[in-house]
Amino acid sequence: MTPHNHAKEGDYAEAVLLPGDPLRAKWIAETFFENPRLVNSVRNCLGYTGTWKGKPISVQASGMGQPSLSIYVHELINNYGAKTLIRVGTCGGLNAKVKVRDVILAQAASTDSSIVKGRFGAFNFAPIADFGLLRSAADKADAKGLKFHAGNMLSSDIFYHADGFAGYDKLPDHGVIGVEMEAAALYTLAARFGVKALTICTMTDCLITHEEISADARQTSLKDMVELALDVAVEA
Ligand SMILES: O=P(O)(O)O[C@H]1O[C@H](CO)[C@@H](O)[C@H]1O
Ligand SMILES: O=c1cc[nH]c(=O)[nH]1
Repeated sequence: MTPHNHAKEGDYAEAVLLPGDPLRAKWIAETFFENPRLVNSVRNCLGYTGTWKGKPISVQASGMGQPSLSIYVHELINNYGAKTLIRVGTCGGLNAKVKVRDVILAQAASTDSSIVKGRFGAFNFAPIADFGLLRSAADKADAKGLKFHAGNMLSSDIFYHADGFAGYDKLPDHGVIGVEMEAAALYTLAARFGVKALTICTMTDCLITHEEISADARQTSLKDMVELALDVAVEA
């Protein structure tokens, strides 16, 4: 047990999905898992374990932002033996070719976060997805006929940029296609502890056109992404 998680040793599967939203964790467990059981509810940051297609799987909400995700992921790896961590998130769109409801596989994650930048001194560390998970997700998405984009994600500590789209500066011009708030810390922790990680996001609001999915409709529009992540996770 930890200050943030009252699950017991063995309560989590080695493969864990990581939505930001605790209610998304509940929805994933209740909608997709066979025999889901609640393993953590500290701070209402819900975690569940069950099976998917007969194989063990867990889901744990990460909360919003890199400090919050870092706590849950650090403990999942070091206290609960997690080996494969797949974030299933929402993101904003920074490139006109990415349409609302499209899936983004975050091949890499740029960041403004001192959590990542502060660790490497003179160096700019490049947080990247596990190649095996990325390849598996791309192959499975193709097989399902799911429209996806693989590329560079921004993990920002800032949701409301004072300068709006201009706040992303030169990143869109350098191929950064989406913005969320956790992938870079997830990839950095996975690298540090030698486990596998991938971030898959559904684009829910385009920062160029301002088209968006309403908060109510977001959950159901995430179904394809969640099924893809589950298929990748249990085969890893
Ligand atoms: O929908 P989730 O997974 O929470 O992800 C995105 O949504 C939150 C911001 O609204 C941030 O956590 C961001 O990364
Ligand atoms: O972090 C996020 C998530 C969704 N949409 C955004 O604009 N930013």
